[in-house]
Amino acid sequence: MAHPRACFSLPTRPFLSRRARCSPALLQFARKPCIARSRFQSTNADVPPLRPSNPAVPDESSPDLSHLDPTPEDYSRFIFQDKCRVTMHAGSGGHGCVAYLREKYIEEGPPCGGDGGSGGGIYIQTVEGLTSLHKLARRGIIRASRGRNGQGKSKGGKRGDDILIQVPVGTVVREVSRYDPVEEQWARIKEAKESAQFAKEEKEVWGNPDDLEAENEELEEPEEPEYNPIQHDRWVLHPSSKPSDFLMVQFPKLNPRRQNIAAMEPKAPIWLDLSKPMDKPMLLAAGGAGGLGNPHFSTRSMGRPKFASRGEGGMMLELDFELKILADVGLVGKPNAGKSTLLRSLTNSRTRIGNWEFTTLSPHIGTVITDDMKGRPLVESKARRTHFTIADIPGLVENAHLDRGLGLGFLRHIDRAGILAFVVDLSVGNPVEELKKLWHELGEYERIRDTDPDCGPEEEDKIIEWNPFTEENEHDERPWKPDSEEPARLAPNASPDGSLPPLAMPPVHMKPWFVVATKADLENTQSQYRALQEYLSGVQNGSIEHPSGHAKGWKDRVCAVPVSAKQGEGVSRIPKLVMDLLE
Ligand SMILES: Nc1nc2c(ncn2[C@@H]2O[C@H](COP(=O)(O)OP(=O)(O)OP(=O)(O)O)[C@@H](O)[C@H]2O)c(=O)[nH]1
Ligand SMILES: [Mg+2]
Repeated sequence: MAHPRACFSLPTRPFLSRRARCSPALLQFARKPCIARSRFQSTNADVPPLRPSNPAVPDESSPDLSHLDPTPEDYSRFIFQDKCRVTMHAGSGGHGCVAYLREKYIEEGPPCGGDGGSGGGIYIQTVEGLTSLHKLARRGIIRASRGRNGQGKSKGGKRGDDILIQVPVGTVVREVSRYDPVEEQWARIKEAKESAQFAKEEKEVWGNPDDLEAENEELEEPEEPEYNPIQHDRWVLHPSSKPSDFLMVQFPKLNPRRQNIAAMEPKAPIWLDLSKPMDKPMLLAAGGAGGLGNPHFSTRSMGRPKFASRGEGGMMLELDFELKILADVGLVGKPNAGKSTLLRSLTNSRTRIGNWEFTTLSPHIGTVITDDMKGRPLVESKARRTHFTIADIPGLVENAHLDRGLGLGFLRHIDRAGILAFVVDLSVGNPVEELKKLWHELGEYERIRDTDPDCGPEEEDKIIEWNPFTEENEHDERPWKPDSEEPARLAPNASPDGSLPPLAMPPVHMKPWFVVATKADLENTQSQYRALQEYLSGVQNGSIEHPSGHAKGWKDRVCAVPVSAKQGEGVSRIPKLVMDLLE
């Protein structure tokens, strides 16, 4: 069937630069179907691309627009996840070695046990091009490898391998709980000191004054027990040694140790807003320090120690990952408005298209490439961007803010788009009313979101200040349990079941927005478009109230773009418009 002609002229100005348009090599390259750019090349020919009236006679010159009107079965699944919780274990340090030099004519050589290697750390990096957290979510538990033990002849153990986690730009990382063995040991030491101090004070008040002097002396120089019980969790003993060998051994005082790079760890509890691409990975948790070999404990009285220290345990972190920025542009519209078709016409996305409501049930993200892969921009703009992302979000129905339709879940996705592109169908009803209804839903959602006391910015500040081991938290009533099965400490912002408060988002009405008036190829749509244009110029000059109802709502460059996404007409204006708004 022949497609109806556009009932009014649509802008078909190609957005390729003049030089790029004239280069035959580039045109040929641009025709390759693997990148979104090819779409623009094919849909922005100077002649409006209309499909041949007689499909039996293939027209070589007209572009192939079959991808814009596919059968409902012609789509590929887009796996999307915007939230996940992952447990991470930094690697433990390897143990120090107990060894002695053995050479010809040296019967009892000096100690030569090597140090253990430090455990692998966990790093994070934002990467452009990633749009979903599903790969990370699939991993569930991530473990960096352990450092290898030291060996004889002073050979140090190999470092554990680090783990690099790559996340999309716009990810927020929040800590749910942590277990840091080094910190726990320090807490134990501190507790022991405090109880000694307390005992001293108690004796001063209640004790026998005759004994006080002797006791004071005792407390000033806390006497180590003569025969130390061997702390097997701290020491590695020579395999051939017997317990009796250690009866007279004074084990040195060994404080818990960290690797030097641990200073680069973010402050606890972790709260990172990774809104920019990162050149270098950032350390989340350093691995445990390796144990010390027996030469470290050699003294004048004990030249050949039969023990070495164990490596420190690695930190455990339970982190919550959430996408705060879903895409640069979010397509907001009623079901069946033509959002997915628009996404297909702008990008290489293979999202599902069907002539029924709720064809799209989860967000689909497409990338529009705006350079020629050689750093030359195809879209002239001040924003130094080579691409931007568009999210096709499931359709918005009336009373969506009351959890109708697909509910609040996808309103949350709209909240996470930088720019809102309202997709209104010119062929049904009044587009101005449709736009107002969409804004009404967003406004109601924003109101509900902002009255939720849990997502206020004060909550965020409170969390950032928290440090589990500062003086302020001394009165924490949770006692340390050395052998507890669940020793992890919950971050104070997490509720007992481990859930975190929703992220604080910027106001929706302050986001830049524009309208895509779609299905402009259908009959009697011109008058609807004119009414929409009139309404928007009224909003822009302030004579008409902002559709969100907020006087300070964004209205700097409000405009409507008429398109026929199905025929790929008029869509070329959108990249330029978005790039201008991204500035
Ligand atoms: N004539 C015409 N039809 C269009 C145009 N854009 C989309 N359609 C048709 O409108 C119907 C719905 O298109 P979709 O892209 O699936 O709409 P949607 O907004 O993604 O729908 P949901 O996923 O259900 O929210 C399909 O039959 C499309 O072929 C257009 O520009 N012109
Ligand atoms: Mg859709």
